[in-house]
Amino acid sequence: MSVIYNRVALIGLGLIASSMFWAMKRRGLAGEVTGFARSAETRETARRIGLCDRVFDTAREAVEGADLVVLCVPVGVMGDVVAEIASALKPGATLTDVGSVKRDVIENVTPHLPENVHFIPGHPIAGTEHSGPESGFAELFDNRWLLLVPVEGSDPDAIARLRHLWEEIGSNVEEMEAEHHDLVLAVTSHAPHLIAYTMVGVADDLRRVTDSEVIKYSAAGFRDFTRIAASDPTMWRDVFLTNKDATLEILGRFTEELFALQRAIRTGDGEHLHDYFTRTRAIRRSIIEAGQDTDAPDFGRGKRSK
Ligand SMILES: NC(=O)C1=CN([C@@H]2O[C@H](COP(=O)(O)OP(=O)(O)OC[C@H]3O[C@@H](n4cnc5c(N)ncnc54)[C@H](O)[C@@H]3O)[C@@H](O)[C@H]2O)C=CC1
Ligand SMILES: O=C(O)C(=O)Cc1ccc(O)cc1
Repeated sequence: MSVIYNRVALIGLGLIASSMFWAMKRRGLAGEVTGFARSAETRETARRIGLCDRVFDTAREAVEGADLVVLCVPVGVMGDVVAEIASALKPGATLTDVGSVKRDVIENVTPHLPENVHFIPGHPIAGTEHSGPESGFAELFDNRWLLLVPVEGSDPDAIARLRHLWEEIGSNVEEMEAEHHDLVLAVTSHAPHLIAYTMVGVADDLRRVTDSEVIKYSAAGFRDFTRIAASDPTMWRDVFLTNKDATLEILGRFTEELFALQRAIRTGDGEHLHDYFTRTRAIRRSIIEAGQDTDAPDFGRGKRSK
């Protein structure tokens, strides 16, 4: 138990804020945690379940005197929230965020920043399809990546302290440049979410034709898509609108490959299909063999043919 920040303020009390709260409480990492949520209903729920030591009705009150302020709202409103709280921030405080997109957040937050506040953007690569104040749990960030995206001139001591907090929360921390972050996440998270949304939409259209068979006989692959496609609509709308360039770049490449596979199916080019699937299978295996997939079930490891 060691306090890293005397007072932490969480703005936006959903999945990520509530998980951070329970993770910090678990190890006594914050002296006091204050919170603000936009809707009265969320504030009421937070008070009822003991989420935050004190919940305020305005964001400005919540951040007053805070050594660390964490923005846990959808990426599209980060700039507006900072405009509102900027003059209430404590001199020398650290301001961070947990948004899934970094370049747009930096562009929208920076113009409102007071001189004496350290802004250090962040992104936990951990989440679920659930949202809201009751969806969080202390273990969410255990052994997950936390990417810090320091802006030019960030104070090294402030970065080290925030890194220490996330490590004590349970994450593995790495630093990354904003542009690179947005491209990597477009490949690993944003485009896959859009594909899942699309696939479930297609199946839903089909369901009207086949009278619920799609859902009734859905195999594991499709069930995984439905889990991802149940993610929060506001959050994901904002992700796509703010990481537009990188997402469109990846979707362009995806479409090209999809057309090539479509053509191979139409022309009966089994060699193309077999070569493609052999390549993708090797990627999955190399990830597991490098020990990088902590979620992977042990699919007969050791029994696998070479
Ligand atoms: N859900 C996930 O799996 C992950 C989400 N993130 C990022 O974390 C951030 C928060 O996401 P979640 O906690 O999942 O969302 P959530 O939907 O569970 O919570 C967001 C909260 O922000 C509030 N909010 C919305 N607009 C607001 C405004 N203008 N002012 C004040 N509060 C406002 C909402 O009412 C809600 O309480 C997002 O930026 C998201 O991109 C990052 C990693 C994973
Ligand atoms: O639930 C899932 O499959 C996720 O992909 C979670 C997630 C969602 C958004 C992020 O920015 C980071 C992680």
